Amino acid sequence: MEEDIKIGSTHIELGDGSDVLFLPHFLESKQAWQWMRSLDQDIPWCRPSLFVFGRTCTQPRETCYVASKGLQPLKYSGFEPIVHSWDDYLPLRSILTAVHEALPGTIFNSVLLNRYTSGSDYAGWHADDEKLYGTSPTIASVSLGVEREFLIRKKKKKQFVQKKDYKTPVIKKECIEKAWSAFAVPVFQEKRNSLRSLNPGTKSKKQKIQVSGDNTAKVEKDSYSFSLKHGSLFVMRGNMQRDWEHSVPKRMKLHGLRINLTFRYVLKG
Ligand SMILES: O=C(O)CCC(=O)C(=O)O
Ligand SMILES: [Fe+2]
Repeated sequence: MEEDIKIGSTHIELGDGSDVLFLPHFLESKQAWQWMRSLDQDIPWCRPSLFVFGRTCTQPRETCYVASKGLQPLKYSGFEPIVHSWDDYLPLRSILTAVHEALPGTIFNSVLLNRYTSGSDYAGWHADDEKLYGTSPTIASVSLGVEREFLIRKKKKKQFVQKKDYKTPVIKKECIEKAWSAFAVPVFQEKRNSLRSLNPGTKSKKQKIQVSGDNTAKVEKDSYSFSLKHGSLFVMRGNMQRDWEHSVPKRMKLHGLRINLTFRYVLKG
């Protein structure tokens, strides 16, 4: 693994067994642009019809699914994507190898690709909590192209029962400066109402974090915003899919293509 992929990295413990890891310089930029061009041209992108809350709608981004053979089938919102082969899209193998090297101990056997043609394409609030991923999946997300905002927020209480041993999230010292100055913008409780109905253009304000004597920063935030830049790697781990949800909001004024790859481990069929 190249040592400089760790520069500016951020690790945030969110409490109750959830954490995120962000490596903004995961892929070398020029190489990442080449892979993006190749995927843009070669992948058989489609914009499927979904069945959500009793209505049929078109998925607000293009997609494609690549997975190893013999896995449980992926189905979401009434849609079962065709399973394509790793062998047909060479950059996927190279990126998968880089992800495995950066995250020792992980094994991914599928990747869901998303293509956002402009800021009007988006991903609504959801958790990747389908049964085929097991109870506490690690999901590794590689971003190519135009930088987009990625939001995470804790699910509403009725959606999960918080355990009694919940601890206030603690951020490690070495992550604090980078996290709060550049990437992770905590959104305070009083901002939640506006975040719940995020409209294009809504921004969260940067906030100061109090650093205590033991060099840890204590936060009690339940929403964060990250800027996923070209060549970055964002990892969700532990109970994230059970307790948190995430989204890529619309940004109507934004132009330019973004391709995102989420690597996942699917249980065998
Ligand atoms: O595009 C992204 O960054 C996230 C995509 C996502 O959440 C998903 O594919 O489940
Ligand atoms: Fe997701």
